[in-house]
Amino acid sequence: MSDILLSGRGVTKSFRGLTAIRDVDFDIPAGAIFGLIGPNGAGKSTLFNLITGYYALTGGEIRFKGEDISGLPTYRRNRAGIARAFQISKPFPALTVRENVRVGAMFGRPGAREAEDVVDQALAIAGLEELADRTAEGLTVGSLRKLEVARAFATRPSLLLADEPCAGLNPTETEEMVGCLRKVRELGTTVWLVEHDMKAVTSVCDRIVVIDAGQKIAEGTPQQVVANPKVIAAYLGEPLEDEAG
Ligand SMILES: Nc1ncnc2c1ncn2[C@@H]1O[C@H](COP(=O)(O)OP(=O)(O)OP(=O)(O)O)[C@@H](O)[C@H]1O
Repeated sequence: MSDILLSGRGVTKSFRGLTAIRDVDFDIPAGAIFGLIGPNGAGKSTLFNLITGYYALTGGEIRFKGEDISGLPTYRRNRAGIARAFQISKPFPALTVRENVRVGAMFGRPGAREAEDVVDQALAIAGLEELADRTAEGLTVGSLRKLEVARAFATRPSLLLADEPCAGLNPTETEEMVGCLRKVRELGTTVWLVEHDMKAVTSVCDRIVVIDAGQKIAEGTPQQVVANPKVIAAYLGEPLEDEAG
């Protein structure tokens, strides 16, 4: 886990008068599952938007696989191996689950057969095989989340950025999602997730970055982070018992 896949130095983003991300450094090792937590408005989505290139940096630098990607457009970062699973999945409603995943798999991939293998793998890790031939229209929130991760995974990224994959899921679905993210990592994709469900994030992550008001206030193992007084004051509100175990 010592190879650094993604790093940021002095990452800064201002929107007119508001500095949403200020001078943030991070190093995400290849093979890790990292978390990104912080209160509402802390800048988590903005940081992910800077990594994917949806927003341009105001200052600092982002490197991926050793290369400075700060100036690259989103599609080039995508082709380099950065995928994002959004909180609100917007599948093609009239297409089946399999066809939606295939759209991800065909991205930049010349061979249809190779793409189909990836589709099968993505459906399996997300536990969507039984729903593969159903249209995406009318899927439950839990299944839509899985579809979003499967679609992103099917692009065969080196890094998957996941936006609140457990939001709105019941405990069983949350456990399934945690299992799905672990499988994504086992298959060689590094994961960085924003998540408010502390039980999920502490159970799945190797390390967690904490931001508040645009600044990094802590980073460490789940146990270190939940015991950190700054994190308790800014975000958790009270010490978590049993959550990091
Ligand atoms: N396009 C934009 N223009 C102006 N301000 C923005 C823009 N995007 C984000 N912001 C501001 O930047 C700050 C950080 O917002 P961001 O959405 O990144 O926080 P967050 O940590 O993802 O919050 P949440 O947990 O609620 O999703 C907020 O004050 C927000 O209003």
